[in-house]
Amino acid sequence: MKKYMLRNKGLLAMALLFGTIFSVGSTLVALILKEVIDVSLSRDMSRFVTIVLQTAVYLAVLGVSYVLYSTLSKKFICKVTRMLRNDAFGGILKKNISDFKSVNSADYLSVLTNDVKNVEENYVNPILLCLQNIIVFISSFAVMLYLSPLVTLCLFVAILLLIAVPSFFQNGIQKRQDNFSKKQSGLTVAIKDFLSGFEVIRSYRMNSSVVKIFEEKNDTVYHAKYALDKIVAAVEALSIMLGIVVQCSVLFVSAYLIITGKITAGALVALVQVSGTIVVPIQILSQNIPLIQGSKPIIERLNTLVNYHDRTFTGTMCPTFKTGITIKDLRFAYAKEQQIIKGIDFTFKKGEKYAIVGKSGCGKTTLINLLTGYYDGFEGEVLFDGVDMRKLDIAKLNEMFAVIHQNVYMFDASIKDNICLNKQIKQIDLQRALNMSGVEMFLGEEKSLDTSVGENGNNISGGQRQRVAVARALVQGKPILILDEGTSSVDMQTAYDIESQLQKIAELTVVTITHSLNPELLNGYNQIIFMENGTILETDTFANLMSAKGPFYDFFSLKK
Ligand SMILES: Nc1ncnc2c1ncn2[C@@H]1O[C@H](COP(=O)(O)OP(=O)(O)OP(=O)(O)O)[C@@H](O)[C@H]1O
Repeated sequence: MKKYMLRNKGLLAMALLFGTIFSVGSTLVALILKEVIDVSLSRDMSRFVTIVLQTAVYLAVLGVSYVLYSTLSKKFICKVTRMLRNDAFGGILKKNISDFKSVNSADYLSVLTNDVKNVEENYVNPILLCLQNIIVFISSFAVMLYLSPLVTLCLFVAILLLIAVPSFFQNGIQKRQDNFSKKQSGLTVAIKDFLSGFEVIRSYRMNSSVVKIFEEKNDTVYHAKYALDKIVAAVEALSIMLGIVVQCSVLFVSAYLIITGKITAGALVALVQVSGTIVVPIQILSQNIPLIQGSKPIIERLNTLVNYHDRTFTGTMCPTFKTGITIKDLRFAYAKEQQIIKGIDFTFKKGEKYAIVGKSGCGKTTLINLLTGYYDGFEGEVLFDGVDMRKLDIAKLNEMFAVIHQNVYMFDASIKDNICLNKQIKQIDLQRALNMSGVEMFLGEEKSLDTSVGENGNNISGGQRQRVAVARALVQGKPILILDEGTSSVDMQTAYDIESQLQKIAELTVVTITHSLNPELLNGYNQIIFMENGTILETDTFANLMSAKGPFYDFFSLKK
C-alpha cells in the first residue's frame, strides 16, 4: 500500500497542507473564545468589533482550507484505490492458466470489488483521518500548554488511558474483518454460480433449494458483518465515554484553578474548548488504528495478486516453431499416485494436421493442456524446436497457440470485434478468415459483422460461436490451432467444411480432438493419434490404421 501512497505523494502533501491549515486554525478558535469572553467581561467595545472582523476573515480562510483539504483527500483516496484495483486486475491477468483456474473466478470478483472497497473504507480513509487528527492533536496540545501547563499534565494522563484501552480490541477486529471478507467472497461465488446456472435452476425447479443456500450464505455474511460491527461499536462507545471523562476532568481542574485565582473565565472556556479538540483526535485515532491494523489480511490478499509472479515456468528464452514440437516420455498426474498421462513420445511436425481420438477420459485434453503450457508438474520433456519448454518464456509460448474449446468464450461486443480482438486486421485477411471459418455463411440480412453477440455470445448459436472462434484464430495468425471438440456444435456438413478448409492451410499446424469419426475428414489428417488410458496406442494415417485392423479399427467400427 505504501507504494500507492508514495506515487501520489504530491496530492497527499497538498491535502495535508490544507488539512494542517484547517486543523491548526480550528484549534486557535479556543484563543478567540478566550479573547471574546475576557473582552466582553471588561466591556471593551472597540476591541470587540476588531475581534469580530478578524474572526470573519479567519473563518473564511478556514472554510476554504477545509474545502481544499476535503477535495484533495477524496481525490487521493480515489487515485490510490484506482491504482490498487488496476494492479490487482493486472496481477490476475499475469497468472498462468493453472494458477488462475485454481481460484474460483468469483473470488477475483470479490477481491476487485469488496476487498478494494474494504481497503478504501478501513485503511486509506482512516490513514488520512489519522494524519489530519495527529496535526489537530499537536496544535491543540500546544494551545493547551500555553493556557495552562497543569491542566495539560492532567489531560496527558487521561489520554494515555484513552489510547491504551481500545488497542486491546485490535486482534478481535482483525479476525472479524478477515472473516467478513471471506464470507463476502463466499457469497459472491454463490451468486455467480447461481446466475450462471439460471437455466438449470429454472428447468429443474431448483428455486427453493437455491434460495435456501443463498439465504444461508447471506446469513453468514450478515453474522460476520454484525460480529465486526459489534466490536467496532464497543470501541467507539468506549472511546466516546473516555472522551467525556477526560473533558469533565479538564472542566473540574480548570474550575479549581479559577477558584484559586490562577486563570481567567475566558481561559476556562478556552481550556474546555481545546480539550474537545484534543479528545476528538484521540477518539478518532483509537477508533481508526484498529481498523487500519485489521485490514492487514485483506491487504496481504491484494498484495499476493498485485505482486504475482509465475513460479511454475521461469524460462526466459523466446520460443520458436520452425520444425515442430517433440514430446519425450511425458507423464503427468493431477493427484499423486494417479497418473493420467503415462509416458507419451510423439512429434508434431510444423504444418501437419493431427486428429486425436480415444474414449472419453483417456487424457486427450490433458495432453493438449500439457503441450500448451497449462501445467508445469510433468515428468519427461516437451521440446519446441528442440528446446525444453521449461527454458521458454511461457507467456510468449501461450501466444503461439489458438485453442478452441467446445464452449467458446465471447466478449459482449460485435462479431467483428470478437474476431479482431481490438487489433487492426487487413480487410483481405478478415475476408479470408470469414470464408474459411464459415462465418460468412451466417452473415446476411439478419446478422452482420456489427451485430452484438450479447453476454457470453448468447445472441448467436453455439455453432456460430465456434465459427467466430475459428475466424478469430485465423486472423490472429497463430501458427498452431488446437480444436478441443472445437467444431462439435456445428452440423456435420459445416464441421466438414470448416475442418477441410483448415486442412488446406499449409503453414498452419492443426491438432483436433474429435469424437465425430467422419472418414472423409479423418482422411485429410496427416496422422490419427489413437489414445487409450493415458498412452498413445496407435498412430498413423487413417487409411493405414484401418487396414492394420488394430485397436483404432475396433474403436472406429464400434463408434459407427
Ligand atoms: N483439473 C483436473 N483435476 C483432476 N482431474 C482431472 C482434471 N482434468 C481432468 N481430470 C481427469 O483426468 C482424466 C483425463 O481427462 P481429460 O479431460 O484429459 O480426458 P479426455 O480424453 O479429454 O476426455 P473427454 O473426451 O471426455 O473430454 C479424467 O479422468 C478426468 O477426470
